[in-house]
Amino acid sequence: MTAALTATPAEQEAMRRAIELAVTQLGRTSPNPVVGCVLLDAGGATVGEGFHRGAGHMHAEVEALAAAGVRARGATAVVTLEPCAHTGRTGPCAEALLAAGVARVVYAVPDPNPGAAGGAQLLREAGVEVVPEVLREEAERANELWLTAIRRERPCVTWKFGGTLDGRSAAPDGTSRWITGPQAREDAHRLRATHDAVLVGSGTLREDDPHLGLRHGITGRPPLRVVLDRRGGIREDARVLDDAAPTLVVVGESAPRPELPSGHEVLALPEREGRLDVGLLLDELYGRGVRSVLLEGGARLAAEFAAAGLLDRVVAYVAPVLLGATGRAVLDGFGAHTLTEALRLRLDTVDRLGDDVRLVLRAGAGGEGER
Ligand SMILES: Nc1nc(O)c(N)c(N[C@@H]2O[C@H](COP(=O)(O)O)[C@@H](O)[C@H]2O)n1
Repeated sequence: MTAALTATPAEQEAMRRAIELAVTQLGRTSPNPVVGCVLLDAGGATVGEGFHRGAGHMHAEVEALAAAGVRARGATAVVTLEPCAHTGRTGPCAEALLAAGVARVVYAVPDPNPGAAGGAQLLREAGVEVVPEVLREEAERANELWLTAIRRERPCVTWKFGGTLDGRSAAPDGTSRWITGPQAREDAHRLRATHDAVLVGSGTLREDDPHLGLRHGITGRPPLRVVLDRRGGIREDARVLDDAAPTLVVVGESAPRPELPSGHEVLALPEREGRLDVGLLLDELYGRGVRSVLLEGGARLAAEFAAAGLLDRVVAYVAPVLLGATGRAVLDGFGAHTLTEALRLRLDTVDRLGDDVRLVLRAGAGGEGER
């Protein structure tokens, strides 16, 4: 009995492949997760593979079943997320696996979406062997943005910055091009492509006139561009108002509503003590299907999310450069008075990119399944 609850080496290998398939779709599936599935026959050979391509498309299991055809009978399904039990935009995967005659199901992460969970139970009750939590940590990592969003019921927020070794993002005259090298800058574009929305504050909008689209030959679904423009002063010729992607311009309730070219939208939010409420903004974005937000500037915007306890991850590109105390701080407006008030992060990965170092860190209380 216990042996049936342990994945075989072939199933573990298949799970690695399923994770690989899932991550090819990062940034393309929201509001849905990335999911991969591999079907193995009794001898451990792959008879079908599938991955989820986005809301309204087949779930990974159904795509793998379609690829396997009659070879799915008696097979083992290896899937990165618990098969769903619900009828949403498509039918329940657990039922599809049963109908195809799958004998065993190995999955990595229980589905935290209460509306869709329950597939494992349904399969067990129908006599299918079910092996849960195989390579769960790796699969959690692949789906981290979506899992964090579903567990916290708001988009997962990542703060990305490039800075000097002494925590500066620009010299006092505003010059900042370039602190980090080309590899780090290209990597930051890849990071952007995996998020549903990119967000900048009014200072960055005014000073940098950012475009926030995908460059460096990086393809995919361009993220929604979100700019905080509390006073409604966005310029008509701002680069974010081109047609590369939609832009949401967020103004204060009492501000004039700017006229925008078609394809873009104004959202008015209440203000509190002269600031837009970033918690309300996240609720609004979640309601629109946004599951991940990348904070791209500036220092005060990041501080606001940090102070509100709304930072989930930090991706820091640190250059071997010193600007000293006159440089502009990467974080401005959030300050601990004593060490116990410091925001402590957990280091996840460290990678060298040319002469720079990329640090990926996690913040916030660990929820179920989080490392
Ligand atoms: N097991 C599984 N495989 C997939 O490929 C999936 N996309 C999901 N998604 C789960 O179902 C919900 C979305 O379903 P619909 O788009 O309504 O059909 C999603 O929230 C996950 O819980 N699961």
